[in-house]
Amino acid sequence: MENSRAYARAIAEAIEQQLELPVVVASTLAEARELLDRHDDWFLALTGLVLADGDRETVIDCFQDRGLSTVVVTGVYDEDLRERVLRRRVIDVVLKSTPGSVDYIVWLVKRLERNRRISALVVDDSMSARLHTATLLKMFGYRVVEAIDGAAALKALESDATIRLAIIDQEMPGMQGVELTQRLRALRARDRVAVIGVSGRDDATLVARFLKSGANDFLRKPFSREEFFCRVSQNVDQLELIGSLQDLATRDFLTGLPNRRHFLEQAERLVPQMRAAGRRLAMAILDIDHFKRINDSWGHEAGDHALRAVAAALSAHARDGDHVARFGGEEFCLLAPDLEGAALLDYFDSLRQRIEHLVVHSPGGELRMTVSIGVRAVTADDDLQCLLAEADRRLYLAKAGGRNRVVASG
Ligand SMILES: Nc1nc2c(ncn2[C@@H]2O[C@H](COP(=O)(O)OP(=O)(O)OP(=O)(O)O)[C@@H](O)[C@H]2O)c(=O)[nH]1
Repeated sequence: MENSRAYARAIAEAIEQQLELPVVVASTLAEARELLDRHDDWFLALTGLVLADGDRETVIDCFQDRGLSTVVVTGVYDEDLRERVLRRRVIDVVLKSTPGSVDYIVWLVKRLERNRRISALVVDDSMSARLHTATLLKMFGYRVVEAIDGAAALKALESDATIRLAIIDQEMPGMQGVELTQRLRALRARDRVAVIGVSGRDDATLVARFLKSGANDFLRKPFSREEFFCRVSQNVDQLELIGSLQDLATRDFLTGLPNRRHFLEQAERLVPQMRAAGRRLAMAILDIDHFKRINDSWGHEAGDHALRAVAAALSAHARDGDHVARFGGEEFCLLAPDLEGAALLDYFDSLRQRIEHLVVHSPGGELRMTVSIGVRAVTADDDLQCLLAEADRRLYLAKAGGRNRVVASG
């Protein structure tokens, strides 16, 4: 809600384009109320304070009475006003004239939207401190899990994979915050959970002890809401950045499947483990037939659609414990444990049929394709290179034998 249509448009466009979230603009309080009454699934209100039909308090009430998260965007810098507004459970006050204010707002909206899928663990034996931190985190959109001591915190972490952030108080009976941080790190590495240590004690060594034990950051109590939000957001941003870098390094960009390098790293570990445990392991290499023709007659974009469709079929076919990857070009890989004899042939032939029946809707029309699959089931002396070479040799036999077939022996 904003009376300057130009500024409102700039924010709305930036959010819609960069975050793909729908934005509705109101320029008066009356319009905003009508919109709010029309749906009840609003996620966030961004509002100015100067409107033709309402004063500041009424503007804020309009959103807060409906329990809607609110960010104030104001043209006036006034420290007193800022303090008063922040006391009203407003998430943030952004000054329009600050350079980059639109970028900041887009970042803030993105952060708040993503927070809804992140759980934060609050560990503190003091109920009031726990409640305070939990309330702040909920205000920023996080799901919150509370633990009254270290043991309860470790239990929560073991059972809840959505926990990506832990706020840990130092002064707790039994296990103190630093020790809990060490034990937490044995369960979850730094790229999985961000830890922020908290303490009200004036202990010069504590910050270093927390950080050396694996904490990402430290906050001294009492902290302001703004400092808390900045620290928490920075740490969660970093975690997500590490996640996207890991994705870039391990995933194939076009299909989203693990890439060749990641697949080989996993296989390098898995093959000897399975052999030592006496379990069967099948390596399959799958290649789309005459893919060059698909590209040549339907266009490169249609070829990309086909690659994505095969990747999706492969993922859907894979069982728990199977590993799939795009090996490169139009070639895919599947490592499947515990298959032999007729069950093995059935498994790969049904994958072949699944792809044969795919209809890919591309800009040039509907296209179909087939695949050839070479399979090697592990024998006692096969190492990874052997498995791959044998699967590849059988793929060649499948191609030479007429394509659209599985070759698992010979
Ligand atoms: N669209 C698209 N094409 C790709 C991609 N990666 C590789 N290709 C193409 O895949 C084709 C592979 O062709 P070939 O290796 O000659 O084999 P083929 O036509 O599939 O024939 P056979 O394997 O003998 O059945 C080449 O034309 C590459 O340009 C990609 O990411 N997207």
